[in-house]
Amino acid sequence: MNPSTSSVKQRRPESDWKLFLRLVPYARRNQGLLILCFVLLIPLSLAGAVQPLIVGQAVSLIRQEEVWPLLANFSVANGLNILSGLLLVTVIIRLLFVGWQGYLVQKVGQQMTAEIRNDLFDHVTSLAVRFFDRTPVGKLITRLTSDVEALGEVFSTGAIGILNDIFTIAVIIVIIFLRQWQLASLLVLMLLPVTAVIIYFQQQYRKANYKAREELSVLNAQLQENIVGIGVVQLFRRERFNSELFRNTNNKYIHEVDKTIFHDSAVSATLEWIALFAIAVVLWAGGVLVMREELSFGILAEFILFAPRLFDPLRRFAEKFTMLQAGFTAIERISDVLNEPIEIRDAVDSKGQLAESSAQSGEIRFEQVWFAYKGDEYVLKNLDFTIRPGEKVALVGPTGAGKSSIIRLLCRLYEPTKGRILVDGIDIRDLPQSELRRHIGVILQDGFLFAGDVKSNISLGERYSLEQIQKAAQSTNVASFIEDLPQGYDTQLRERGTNLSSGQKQLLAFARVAIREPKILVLDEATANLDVGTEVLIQTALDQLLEERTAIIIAHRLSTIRNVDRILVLKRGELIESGSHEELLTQNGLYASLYNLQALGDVK
Ligand SMILES: Nc1ncnc2c1ncn2[C@@H]1O[C@H](COP(=O)(O)OP(=O)(O)OP(=O)(O)O)[C@@H](O)[C@H]1O
Repeated sequence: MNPSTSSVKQRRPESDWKLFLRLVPYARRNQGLLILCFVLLIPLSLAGAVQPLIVGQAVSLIRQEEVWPLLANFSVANGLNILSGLLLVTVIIRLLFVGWQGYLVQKVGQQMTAEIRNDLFDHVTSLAVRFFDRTPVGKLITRLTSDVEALGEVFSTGAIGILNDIFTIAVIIVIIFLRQWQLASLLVLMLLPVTAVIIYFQQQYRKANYKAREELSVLNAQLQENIVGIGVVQLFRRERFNSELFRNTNNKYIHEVDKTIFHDSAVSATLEWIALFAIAVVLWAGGVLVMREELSFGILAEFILFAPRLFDPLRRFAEKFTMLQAGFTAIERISDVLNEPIEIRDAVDSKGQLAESSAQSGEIRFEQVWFAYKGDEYVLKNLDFTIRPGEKVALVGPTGAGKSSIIRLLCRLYEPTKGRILVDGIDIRDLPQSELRRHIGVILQDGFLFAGDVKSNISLGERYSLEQIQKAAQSTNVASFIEDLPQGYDTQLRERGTNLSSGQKQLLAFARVAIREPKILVLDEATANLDVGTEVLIQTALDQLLEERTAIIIAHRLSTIRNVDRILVLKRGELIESGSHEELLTQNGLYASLYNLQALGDVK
């Protein structure tokens, strides 16, 4: 079985009622409009329900049967005129109110959907990186788009319509019982098995729909993976293989969708004939009563009109019910995301405050830090070191030794499993995340760029003037590169910056960090993508930038870190050597052998 579906099955403890309550806050925010929608239901349903009564009165009038006292004093012709007028009034009321109410319902629905979408976005962007490690992007996108859309549909076309139908059914039931209880009982008795059938099919529909949505997520995840990795897909000629995989998932999806269609159609089919059947039953039973002179023709006519009016809302109700079920599936899936705890939160009393920039020192201390991405597979073991203010420290070690993990912990993208990390003597868990990240500037090997222009990719939503941006670019020696772009600082960059080379992206990342003037700088293979000429240029700028700042540098090319104050050597998550370049060379340990190997390679 697909692991995603099995995990979903375990996670279905939330009852429909609880799911429904999730929507209450959104409904509350749109209270006014919602109440108006409900109020409009009253004239709508009443106008619909009295129409058969009016027609019944007309029949009674013609057949000289008992009529409303109101009509008793009029001639047949005048009585018919009054009844036609009344019928016209009900028709006009319905016409006017159906349009108005329909508009309002759509409006409220869209507003609530938009609010849910916003909340989901905020929540998703606050989740810890750990969540994204285990959640494919395509799945999240499905939830943020088509699930929210399905929910929107419930609001805009379904939910209030269902209330309308229930209300209409209730009004009709009351009226028919007041008119003739035997025929009324007969109709209501017929409602019961039909309702049972609907409930059965809708439950089946719900299950099928949940699975279909899961398959859609898998489909989207696959699609997203293939689009993002299109380069690798084509280079390794995986098109056919991946198409096959995609086709399989697509088939599974269609198979599940087929099931939903079957259950949906089953409900419609059941209800299709039931209204006609109800008329037949009323005619038969009513005919018997009329012959026994226990029922007037007028009332029989009313019941013949009431029968479809009772079952039609039920049919509409059932049709919407499938949509409502789809909506419940959507809320369930949206709640899954909204219930995902925000693992890394600011402490409630984030009293910790780093000193203002002039006074802060930029000291970093790891105290017996252990860390595992999952379970107890520790990738960092008992790290215990202090980086003094202004010190430049390099992290060195074989691939997978845990260098980047140290950075992720320092920036609090993950939290240590054991031990603690202090910046300027304050546990980073006690610092507001925004403050921590303002003090640490990170330059990664693969800088991510957002769709927008160069300026906004440097300022990243903060209010820096163009002068400040230009100054930051100059200070990191990247100004000339930016000015060479077609529109300079206004050049539009595409999502993920695919119109820039990796090296160019990295150059922008330097300006992005420099403008923030962080006290601590982290460079993770930051110059790896640059050509030698550019690297020298950047290195000079970097030396300036690093002055008076604490720095952690990760570099595989050991020649680039020879001048740092201290080198920490890691092996399988453990700190095994520490000292200056010369000291480590004389120790003749892992560093020395790595360095000598590289030197050998360079000589070649
Ligand atoms: N998101 C993750 N989930 C699970 N394990 C991870 C994750 N990221 C890294 N690891 C594991 O943690 C270990 C350390 O990874 P890390 O990226 O810190 O190494 P590194 O020293 O920076 O390597 P490199 O020099 O290749 O960049 C590796 O064994 C890796 O498999």
